[in-house]
Amino acid sequence: MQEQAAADAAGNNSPSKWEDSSAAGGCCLVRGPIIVGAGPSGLAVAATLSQHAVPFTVLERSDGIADLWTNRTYDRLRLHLPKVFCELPHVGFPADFPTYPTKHDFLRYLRDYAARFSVSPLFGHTVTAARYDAAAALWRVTAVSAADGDRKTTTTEYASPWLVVASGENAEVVVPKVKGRERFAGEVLHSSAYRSGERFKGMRVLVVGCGNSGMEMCLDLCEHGAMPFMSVRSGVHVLPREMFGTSTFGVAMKLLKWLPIKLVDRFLLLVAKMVLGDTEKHGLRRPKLGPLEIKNVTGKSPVLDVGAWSLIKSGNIKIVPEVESFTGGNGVRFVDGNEMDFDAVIFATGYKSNVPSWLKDGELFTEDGKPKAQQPTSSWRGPNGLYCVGFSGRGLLGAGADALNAAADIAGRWQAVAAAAAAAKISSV
Ligand SMILES: Cc1cc2nc3c(=O)[nH]c(=O)nc-3n(C[C@H](O)[C@H](O)[C@H](O)COP(=O)(O)OP(=O)(O)OC[C@H]3O[C@@H](n4cnc5c(N)ncnc54)[C@H](O)[C@@H]3O)c2cc1C
Ligand SMILES: NC(=O)C1=CN([C@@H]2O[C@H](COP(=O)(O)OP(=O)(O)OC[C@H]3O[C@@H](n4cnc5c(N)ncnc54)[C@H](OP(=O)(O)O)[C@@H]3O)[C@@H](O)[C@H]2O)C=CC1
Ligand SMILES: O=C(O)C(=O)Cc1c[nH]c2ccccc12
Repeated sequence: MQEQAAADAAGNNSPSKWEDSSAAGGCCLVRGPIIVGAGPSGLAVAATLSQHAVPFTVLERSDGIADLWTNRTYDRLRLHLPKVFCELPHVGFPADFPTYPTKHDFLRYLRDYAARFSVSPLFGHTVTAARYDAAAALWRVTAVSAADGDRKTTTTEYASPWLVVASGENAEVVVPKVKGRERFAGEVLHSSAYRSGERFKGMRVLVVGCGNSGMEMCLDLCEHGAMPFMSVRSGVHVLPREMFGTSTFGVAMKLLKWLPIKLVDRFLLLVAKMVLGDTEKHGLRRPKLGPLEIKNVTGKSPVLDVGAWSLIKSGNIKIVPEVESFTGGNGVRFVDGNEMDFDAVIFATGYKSNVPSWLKDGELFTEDGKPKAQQPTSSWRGPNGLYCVGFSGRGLLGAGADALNAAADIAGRWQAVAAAAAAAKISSV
C-alpha cells in the first residue's frame, strides 16, 4: 500500500492538487517528502535530498528561513561551539569566518546554503495537524497560511508517504506560571525577545534561569550598565569555552573517542575547577551527573562561559534563589522568603518542541516533544515513513547527521518506487 501511494506521488508534478474545495484550500499530493520547518535541520535534509535528486516540499510557519536565528535571538549571539562542529552537510563555512561565527555569519551561511540547493520553502505555512492515513498509506499534513497582508487564512492538506519533522527542539518558549505575575509593574519578557542590554541601562533586571541564554544576557546587561540578578533553581555545569588553547567541546570530542563519558566528564570538571575555581562557592551548584552525561540523559546543556563567570565572581552579576511570586508593584519574593524590587524580569527559561500539539499520534513523541526511540534504529526514523531531524539533543552536528540518515533512507525508497513505476510503464506499452 505504501508503495502504491509512493508511486502515485512519484508520478505527479509537484505539488499537484488532486482534490480541491476552494473554501478549505484543497489537498495536494506532493512529490517526495513533506518537511516541516526551514531551520538548519530542514535545510540540511532538503539539501541532501536534492543531492539524491529527490524532490521535496518544505512548510515553514515564518516568512523566511531559520526563524529562530533571525527573529528570536539576541544581537551578540555567536555559535558557542567552533565552526567545524556547526557545519551542515556538504558545505563548510567560508574560510574567512571566525572560529566562533556570529549569528549574522551563520545566517549568511544558511541563506547561501538554501540558495545553492534551490530550497524554496512555502513560507507562512504553519502545520497544525499531521496524521498517518493507514488506508491510503499517506501522511496527511494540515497547514494554515495567510497571503501577505491578508487577514483570511487558508487551510490546505498536503499528502505524502514521507513526513520529515524538522520543527526544532526550540519551537516554543517556556515561561513558568509565577504567582502574581499580572501585578508586576515592570516589563516581563522571554529571552527570545531580548536583543541587547542597551535599553536596560541603569535598571535592576532579574534574569530567571542560568543556562547559556541567562548567563550571556547577564553579561550583556552588565556591559550595558544595567544591574543583573540571576535566579538559579537547580544549578548548572559551567565550563570554560576553551582549555589548553583549544575549544573545550573539541577536547571532549577527542577524548570521547578513547575514554568512557564518565571519565571525560571527570577530566572536564577537573580542568574547569582549575580554570574557573569552585562555582558552588558563588551559588552555582553543579548537577550530580557530569556535563556531557547530563546533556545526553536529560538534554540540559552545560554553559560554555564567554565572560559571565568572572562577573559572577566579582559580584557584578548577583545570584539569587528561585522565584516564589510577584508581590505587587516591582516586588519579587524568592523561595528563601527574601523580597527585592526589579525594573524588569527576563525569563531565560528555555524552549520546547511543539510536535505534540500537531502530530496526531501520541505513540511517536513524548509529552515534552521528543521522538520516542524506535528500536532497533535511532531517533531519526519512526514508523510509516516518519523521520525526525534535529531532535537528538546534539546541536547542529546531530541535526546534520540525522539529515544525512533520513535523506539517504528516503532516497532509497524514492528510487525503488521510481524504478518500479518506470518498469510498470514499459510493460504496459
Ligand atoms: C540561542 C541558541 C543558540 C544555539 N547555538 C548553537 C550552537 O552554537 N551550536 C549548536 O550546535 N547548536 C546550537 N543551538 C542548538 C540548535 O542547534 C539550534 O537550535 C538549531 O537552530 C536547531 O535547528 P532546527 O532546524 O532543528 O530548529 P530551528 O532552528 O528551531 O528551526 C525549526 C523551524 O521550524 C519552524 N516551525 C516550527 N514549528 C512549525 C510548524 N508547526 N509549522 C511550520 N514550521 C514550523 C520554525 O519556525 C523554524 O524555522 C542553539 C540553540 C539556541 C536556542
Ligand atoms: N551561544 C550559544 O550557542 C547559545 C546556545 N544556547 C542553547 O540554546 C538552548 C536553550 O538555552 P537556554 O535558553 O539557556 O535554556 P535552557 O533550557 O538551557 O536553560 C533554562 C534555564 O531556565 C531554568 N528554568 C526553567 N524552568 C524554570 C522554572 N519553572 N523556574 C525556574 N527556573 C527555570 C532552568 O533551570 P533548571 O535547570 O532548574 O530547570 C535553566 O537554568 C540550549 O541548548 C543552549 O545551549 C543558548 C544561548 C546561547
Ligand atoms: O548549544 C547546545 O546546547 C547544543 O546543542 C550544542 C551541543 C551539542 N552537544 C553539546 C555538548 C556540550 C555543550 C554543547 C553541546
